[in-house]
Amino acid sequence: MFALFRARQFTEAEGLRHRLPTGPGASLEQHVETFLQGPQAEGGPPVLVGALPFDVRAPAYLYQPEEFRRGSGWGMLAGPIEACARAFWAPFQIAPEPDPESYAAMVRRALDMIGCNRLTKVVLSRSLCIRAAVPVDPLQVAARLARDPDATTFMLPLPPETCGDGPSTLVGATPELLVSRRGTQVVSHPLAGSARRRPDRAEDEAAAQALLHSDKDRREHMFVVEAILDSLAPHCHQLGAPAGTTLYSTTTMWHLGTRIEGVLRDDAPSAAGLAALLHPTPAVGGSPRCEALEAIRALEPRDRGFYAGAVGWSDVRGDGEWHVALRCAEICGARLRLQAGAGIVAGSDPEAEVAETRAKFQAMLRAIEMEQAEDFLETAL
Ligand SMILES: C=C(O[C@@H]1C=C(C(=O)O)C=C[C@H]1O)C(=O)O
Repeated sequence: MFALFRARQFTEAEGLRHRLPTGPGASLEQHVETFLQGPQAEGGPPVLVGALPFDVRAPAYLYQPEEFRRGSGWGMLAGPIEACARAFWAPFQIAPEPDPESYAAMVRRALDMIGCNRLTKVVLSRSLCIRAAVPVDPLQVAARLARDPDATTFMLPLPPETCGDGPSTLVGATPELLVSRRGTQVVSHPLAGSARRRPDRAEDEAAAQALLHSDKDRREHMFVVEAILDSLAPHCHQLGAPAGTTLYSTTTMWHLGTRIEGVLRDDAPSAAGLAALLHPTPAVGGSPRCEALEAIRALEPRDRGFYAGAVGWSDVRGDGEWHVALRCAEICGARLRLQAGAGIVAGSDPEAEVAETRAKFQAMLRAIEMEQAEDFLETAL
């Protein structure tokens, strides 16, 4: 099952008719177009759903489903949402990977690279590996994540080769829109610069205002906005950010966000082409792109897989929508891997980046009822 859900609007797909063969020799946009206009796609919905991995050299996982529908309401989450009152699973093992001290050391190494002018921004991530007492149902997790109206909940199967122990699913609730295309209208809503939400209202407001006026966070944010404007400009008649940079909140985080809107030229790429063009933005990679990706490969202990990639759909008309795969977990039976990252620029504080990544785990931890482990999180994660 594939599902995107936000504020009582859903996009869902069932079944797998054909997996898109991707490979060298053509761009993702060409692969998508050739497939959707070719004989193989006939008889099924004219759309591909799936995910792009963080590492653009790794294969995308896109497929034509048996059924595709969009509509209002809870969609396939309706049943699980009603059932949410019942008891959940008890977790029994949780381990950070790398541990917080090693993550802080990674951040210090990134700051050294920034100090030598090898790069200006890099996003470093870490994981939490959880082993639950019983297999975790991704649909139940999605239903709990969907309570946040300011994030897009997503759930999709990962390629069969992802997990040796059986099927695995990527589930999350992302606040960040990589790109959407409807006819000639294009929208991207990048976020960068973050602060944890606080239970006390005055403290929460103070955290938001501090973020809005933080020089470090504004610099971190502008790398992303400029990269997206530069990539989209050659394909647009009109392009701008009418509301400028504003605060954006989810249930657990504040962010700086800029909604970018444009009108595409007639020969502009399709939604899949635009996603491939923009990804990875400096919100998840860094700046300059090549140097940042090299630093991520050198510093992070393991491949990101589909975390910080893109999740979405593209249709035969070129319309579609792609979200940055954040605040998510890869679920395989009773095992979960949560991943979260933070942007490092000159002036970043390693301990603050540990705390920011810890805060970004909260949405998923709440969805699997692990927020009661908060004391443990403060000391060990
Ligand atoms: C990398 C993540 O988030 C990204 C990084 C942000 C930041 O550095 O402030 C903010 C939002 C996202 O673009 C994540 O949630 O894992």
